[in-house]
Amino acid sequence: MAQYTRVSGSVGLITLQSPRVNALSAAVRQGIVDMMQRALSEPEVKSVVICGQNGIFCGGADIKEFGKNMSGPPLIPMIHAIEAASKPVVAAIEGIALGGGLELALGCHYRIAHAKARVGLPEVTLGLLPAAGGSQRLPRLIGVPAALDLITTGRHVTAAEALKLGIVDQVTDHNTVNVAVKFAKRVAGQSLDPRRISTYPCPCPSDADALFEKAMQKVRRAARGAIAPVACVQAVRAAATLPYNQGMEREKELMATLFTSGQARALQYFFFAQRAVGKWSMPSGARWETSKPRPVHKAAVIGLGTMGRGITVALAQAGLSVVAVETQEKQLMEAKQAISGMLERGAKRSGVAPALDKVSYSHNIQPVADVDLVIEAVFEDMALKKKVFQQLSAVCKPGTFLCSNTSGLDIDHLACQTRNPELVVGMHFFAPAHVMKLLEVVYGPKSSPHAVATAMQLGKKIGKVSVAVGNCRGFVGNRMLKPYLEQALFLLEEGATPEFVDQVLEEFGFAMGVFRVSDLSGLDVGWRVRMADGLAQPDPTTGQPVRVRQGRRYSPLGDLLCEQGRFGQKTGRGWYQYDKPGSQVAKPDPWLHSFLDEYRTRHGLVARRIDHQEVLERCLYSLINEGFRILEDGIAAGPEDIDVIYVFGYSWPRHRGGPMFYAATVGLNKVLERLEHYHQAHPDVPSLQPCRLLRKLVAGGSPPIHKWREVIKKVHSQL
Ligand SMILES: CCC[C@H](O)CC(=O)SCCNC(=O)CCNC(=O)[C@H](O)C(C)(C)COP(=O)([O-])OP(=O)([O-])OC[C@H]1O[C@@H](n2cnc3c(N)ncnc32)[C@H](O)[C@@H]1OP(=O)([O-])[O-]
Repeated sequence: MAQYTRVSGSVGLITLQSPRVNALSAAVRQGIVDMMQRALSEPEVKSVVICGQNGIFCGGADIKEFGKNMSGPPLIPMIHAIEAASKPVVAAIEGIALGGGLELALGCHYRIAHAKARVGLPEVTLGLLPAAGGSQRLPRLIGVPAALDLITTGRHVTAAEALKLGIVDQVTDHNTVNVAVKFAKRVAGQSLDPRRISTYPCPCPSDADALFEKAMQKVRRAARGAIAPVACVQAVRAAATLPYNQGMEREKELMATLFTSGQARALQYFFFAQRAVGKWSMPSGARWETSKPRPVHKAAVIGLGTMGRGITVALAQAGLSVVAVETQEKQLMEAKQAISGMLERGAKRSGVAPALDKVSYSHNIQPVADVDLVIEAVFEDMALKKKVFQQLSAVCKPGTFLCSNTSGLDIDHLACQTRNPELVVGMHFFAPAHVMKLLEVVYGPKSSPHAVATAMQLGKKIGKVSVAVGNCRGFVGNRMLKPYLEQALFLLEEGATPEFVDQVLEEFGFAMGVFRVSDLSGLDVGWRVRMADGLAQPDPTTGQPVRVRQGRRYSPLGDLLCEQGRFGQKTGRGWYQYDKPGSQVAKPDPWLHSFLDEYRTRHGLVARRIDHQEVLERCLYSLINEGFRILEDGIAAGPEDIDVIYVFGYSWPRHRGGPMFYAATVGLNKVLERLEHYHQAHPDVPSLQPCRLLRKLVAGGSPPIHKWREVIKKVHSQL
């Protein structure tokens, strides 16, 4: 809807009204069309201001309407009519002008923004392009290079940057609508010809071909296989090379292809999935609306290794006071230097003062006595963590939340060490913790809803996407990773090479294949865990068959590499070879190929030809099957939680929506059928055995993903 009022005698004020972000729904578009007609027909009205209610200009097209039958007036003619109006139209931008919202503003003759407003064309993040003239007007207004940057990344820019780029005409600290009304009065009667952006020539640099070629390479590298960024470059190219009307035709054609693509569906699903994870629930029935977070002003981090340092930086950058504790004096000094450096570099990037004074350092635990929340980030060792939790429980003031950054250990065991187990939750960060967006908030059977709400709220405050998950080995992300890694190793045993497996996964859209990632994160990490679990047996004379553990197929390949000191990039050798330790350029390693040949011969394995399909299906479907088990076990509340974890924490290609969405796209019956096929061929691999929930969903006719929660509820109620 849109409301019309006459203000200051001669200004028609049109206010968009559609909670929460004044998206351009059919009703809002109809309102704008009607109110513009009214403003233009009233002789007393000399100029028009468009604004949005509740301090938000407009969040763009209404994404909830996508895929439904189109109703109401279309956006493009509506914006053209505004641009062609005989009276000046001023956009008063408060809060945000995004996507269609900015396109609407670009159709206006003037734009006034509040200093705290942000503008942008984020359509690419939804698998689309700015198709209400944004791809044609923005390059005409700010030039090709800047428009390419904004349109292909979808990044939001501040009002200050928007002013510098020329997107807005004025920035104000005062009431934006009042300023816009005054401005509108002042420009009433002036010629509008120089203000119609569609009539501008597109300023294009002389080396346009090279510029577009470079932009194309950049977007292809940044999001492998994603089609929207490519279409965005093509649309801007049309702006630079074609007259406006033809450019608009090209924009329309490109949009038509994107709009019906699976990628746009996946990205729009993912947009709502990110919002859905904030509305968390626990099996106890506790929910986000009814569980109040407690304020956290002061926090502590225990253990200043890589993770502890990143967490300290993330907290301090969000304005919290942090007590950073490391018991080894030398490590403490090194950590202090590293944290200060990270804070300084971060501050330089964002043009603010570094939050150095937010962090105080200590080599003992006493100063944490008065903090509101502690995040333990010591070495991944249960005995050590238990000791830390006992100490924290004794030292901290009553009510302090005690959190562990464990990546998979049992939260309940830690809670049992404390006087108040209800205050204990997991906060599983991903490395580097000040950069990676994901946070798994892990609740144990005793964790209180307040503790979960507080950790979720803190996650939001420090800029993370937080997902509440139940307590089990590896939680959601690492638990699902296990069968994926396992399949990759089995494929090597059966004849594949690391290069081939990685190539298939990278073609699917992962930035790096499984073996390149292992080399990057260090093979020794998993090796130590397997040793602690009694899985990696360096001595094969223990009587246990080398390729069997606990009655299941096991591949010792990773352990054998570690025994040779091949820990990945840091040692210059792993699944690949590197020029020197620390180098990042992975090269195929002839040593590894002959090692694999010898290994197969030793174990009577005959290498066979493995194709793309098998690599993808075995790696991905075993991971997806574990995802269904996680849903069945109630560890994740819905498929959205898993998908958000995988996209933000494990670089699952976003344009494929996440593993559970991908399964729905492929077809659950196909996933089930292929898992059955592979399980028949490998009966000693339990992770290939299709789980109950998957069978149930297929038996129920493979309902769409938004209906899975109903089936999950039924499965739980039958247990
Ligand atoms: C021809 C067409 C061409 C055109 O170029 C295409 C487009 O414009 S494509 C569009 C280009 N625009 C974009 O890509 C902008 C997408 N939006 C955003 O990036 C953020 O929502 C925003 C920054 C605006 C606010 O962040 P925040 O303050 O953290 O708040 P929040 O995120 O929690 O959202 C609050 C509620 O609003 C909902 N909702 C939001 N936007 C839309 C929408 N467009 N539609 C419908 N609903 C929308 C959201 O789901 C949530 O609902 P609920 O039921 O309460 O969960």
